[in-house]
Amino acid sequence: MQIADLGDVQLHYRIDGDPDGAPVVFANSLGTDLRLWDAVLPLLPAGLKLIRYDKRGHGLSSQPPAPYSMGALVRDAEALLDRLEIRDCVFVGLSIGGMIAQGLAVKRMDQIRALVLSNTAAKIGTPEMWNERIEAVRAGGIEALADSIMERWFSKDFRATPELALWRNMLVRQPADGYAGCSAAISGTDFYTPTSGLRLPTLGIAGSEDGSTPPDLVRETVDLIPGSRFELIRKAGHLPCVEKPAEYAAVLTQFLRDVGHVRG
Ligand SMILES: O=C(O)CCC(=O)CC(=O)O
Repeated sequence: MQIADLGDVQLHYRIDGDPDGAPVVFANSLGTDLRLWDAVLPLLPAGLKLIRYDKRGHGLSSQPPAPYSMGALVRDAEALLDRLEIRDCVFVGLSIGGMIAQGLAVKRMDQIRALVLSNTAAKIGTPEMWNERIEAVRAGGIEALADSIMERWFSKDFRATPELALWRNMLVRQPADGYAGCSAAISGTDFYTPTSGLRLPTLGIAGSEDGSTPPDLVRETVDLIPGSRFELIRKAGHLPCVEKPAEYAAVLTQFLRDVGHVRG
């Protein structure tokens, strides 16, 4: 367990794999911590330096008062990568993590050589929808939203397994301020124009049963970037890295090979 003190925020991060390997950075979704990637990382090829972190207000990172801006979330990622002297990484961002990825790619091309936009979009939902969610969390805590969130996060089959309880626990144990703060950041974000200007290898990943960022929405964003490719993971919801880790690792590994991040 490691912590980076970035001034107004302390970020919990973890590095696995080869310390001298080609860097791959993972940014997770709203209401999850860095354990989101636990099942995928061991399935990736050797020779990679695998960096993941808890964004502000989530996991073991500090929790500045809400609301947060997307600019602050992008700055946090930028400062963490600078602190760790990461250049030319492949940045894998899921949902709000994918928004952070888009913002960082626009700002710091030296840090990112290729993007994976997983279950994300240039714009997610509407300000009205996010305001309702923020008010619901303020009134009743994350618990008030948890059952409907599980329906968007996971396919019907997965929701019938005992593992669902673990992910529900992860969600409801995130700080309410962190959840509301990041919801405000998503609400204020529309990356359509900046993302249209990106020119770097990009892979989009969607889940066929994603109730938060359906496949067409992910595809629309990924298609803004010329030459990008798109992979659909079947029988998975918003978190295919949890539901279908082997399929997720396979499409990610193929992309890492295609962009020359792993050999062989
Ligand atoms: O997962 C995210 O980072 C934001 C998208 C979302 O709304 C997830 C959910 O449906 O709860």
